[in-house]
Amino acid sequence: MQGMFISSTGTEIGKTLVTASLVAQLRQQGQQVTAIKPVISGVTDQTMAGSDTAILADALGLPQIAESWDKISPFRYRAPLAPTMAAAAEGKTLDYDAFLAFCRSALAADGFTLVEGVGGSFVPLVGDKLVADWIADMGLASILVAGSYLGTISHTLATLEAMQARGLSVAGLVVSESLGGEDSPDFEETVLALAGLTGLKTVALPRLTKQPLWASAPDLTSLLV
Ligand SMILES: Nc1ncnc2c1ncn2[C@@H]1O[C@H](COP(=O)(O)OP(=O)(O)OP(=O)(O)O)[C@@H](O)[C@H]1O
Ligand SMILES: C[C@H](N)[C@H](N)CCCCCC(=O)O
Ligand SMILES: [Mg+2]
Repeated sequence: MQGMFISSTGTEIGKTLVTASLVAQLRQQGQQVTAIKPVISGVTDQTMAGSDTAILADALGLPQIAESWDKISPFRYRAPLAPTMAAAAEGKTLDYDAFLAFCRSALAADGFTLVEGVGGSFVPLVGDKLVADWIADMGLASILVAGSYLGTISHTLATLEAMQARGLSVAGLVVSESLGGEDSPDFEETVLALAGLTGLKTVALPRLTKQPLWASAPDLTSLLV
């Protein structure tokens, strides 16, 4: 059972791009790889195109059909909210035992399993269960994905400190270049500052433009060792 959790300092930062890029790079290295994003919000079966699930299916070379999406993201909610709120909007709650059983079965598969979180590391899943509790229950180390926007330094240090205070292992940091205006901080300077302040093995993921983005990312697999 080899796996890595992909978490972040918040939502829309770059977890899916990092996860899909790692899938592609591990496949290129001849490795067997599975990727799951077990819980996703903001989707319906009619709006899966372009969703995290669809992007991971694409990187895995799976067809865009419900069978593939169920393998990657069996717990899906319509409202683009934290799972607690998105599930409640449908009169549901996430069945955490079933959720964990699904994740563990994916981890038991041969090869390397990448698990994408939802939003940042302290998003509530059900009741008082947070993504951080999920990571602990999975017994996985994490790659932390941070943005490069003004404010990311505090968000990253706070997320890292809170994860480590819970005994969660953070194997590395990816700084994914955020969209920004002319007053955005310098990307390279931000990467250097975050690497120095966190002490983590750090990879810079510059702003990519060529689709599919996950096919043109720099090597991220150095963070898996
Ligand atoms: N370095 C980058 N280059 C180009 N686009 C990027 C980069 N980083 C993030 N993006 C884009 O920003 C958007 C958000 O990224 P992504 O979907 O990976 O975030 P996320 O952390 O997975 O969000 P969520 O919490 O919803 O799962 C996507 O459209 C993604 O392609
Ligand atoms: C819909 C969005 N893209 C994510 N899937 C859910 C993010 C929940 C964030 C909750 C929060 O931290 O306030
Ligand atoms: Mg995502």
